[in-house]
Order: sequence, then structure tokens, then C-alpha cells
Amino acid sequence: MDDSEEDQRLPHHREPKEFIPLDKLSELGILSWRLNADDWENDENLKKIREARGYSYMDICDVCPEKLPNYEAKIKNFFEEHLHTDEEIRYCLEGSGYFDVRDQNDKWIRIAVKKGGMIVLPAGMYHRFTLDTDNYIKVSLTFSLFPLWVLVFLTV
Ligand SMILES: CSCCC(=O)/C(O)=C/O
Ligand SMILES: [Fe+2]
Repeated sequence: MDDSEEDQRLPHHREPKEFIPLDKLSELGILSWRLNADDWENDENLKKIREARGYSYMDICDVCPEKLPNYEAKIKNFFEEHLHTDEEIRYCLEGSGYFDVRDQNDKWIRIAVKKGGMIVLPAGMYHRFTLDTDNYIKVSLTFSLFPLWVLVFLTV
């Protein structure tokens, strides 16, 4: 990413643009798949991933003012660098957004996630999330065990 203070929703490409191969993300412990979001409830590939990795629970979240309680506060929190004690498993069902993670030199890497993209950030990895200029994403939040924080996340 660049170092500009411009709107967080902009791409923030370096000049000239630098693209990072997916295997560089794998070196950081990040997993990703491209799946069929149009038929995610019957997608055998998603089922195989969930069974292989023990992903038992999922919730759907529309990140938009009309459906996400305390939208502005949540959008701000998402972009505050943070970590989770569990993996962060997010599957983009509609829309798009950016997950930012730090590389081995502590520089931000911006990961664009679009419909059909599933990403797993390892437990304990510092990251942040922002919508892009299209201002909408619908994600499934997946969990190995049902974390109580999700009740807080989805209800306050
Ligand atoms: C679009 S995923 C919702 C944000 C979230 O759950 C998180 O932890 C971002 O880092
Ligand atoms: Fe997170």
C-alpha cells in the first residue's frame, strides 16, 4: 500500500503499482479460495473446506447502514488494527472490500476481496478491514466454535 492519508476506501496502490502473488500471502499464513457464491449453500467445495477445517458455525452479515446495527461505529472499529484469538474466516457473498495485513517488514499489504473470495487470516494476525468505494459487502463469518463475541458483534 501507499502511505497516503486519502480515504481508506480508495485502493491505495503504490506508484508504480506493486502486486503480490498469493503464495506470498500463504507465507504469512493466509489462506484463500475462489468459490461459487451464487450457490454457496449447495457448494460442495465450500462444504469440503468447512469439513476439513472444522468450521461448524456461520453467520451472514450485510455491511451497510440499513442492516448493520451501529454501522458507523462498526466501520470505524473494523479499520482499527486488531487481532482475534481465533482464525478470521470471511467469505464474500456479494460486494467487495479490503483486508489489510502487515508483511514481514511491518508494511501494509492490501487484499482485495470480491464476490466468491474466501479468506482465512491466522489467529493472532494483526489486520483491519474497510469497504471499498462501492460501499457494500455481504460476508459469511465462519467459526470453528461458536464464539460468544459474535452475539455482541451482530446485536449491539
Ligand atoms: C467484512 S468482515 C466484518 C469485519 C470483521 O469481522 C473483522 O473482524 C474485520 O477485521
Ligand atoms: Fe478482524
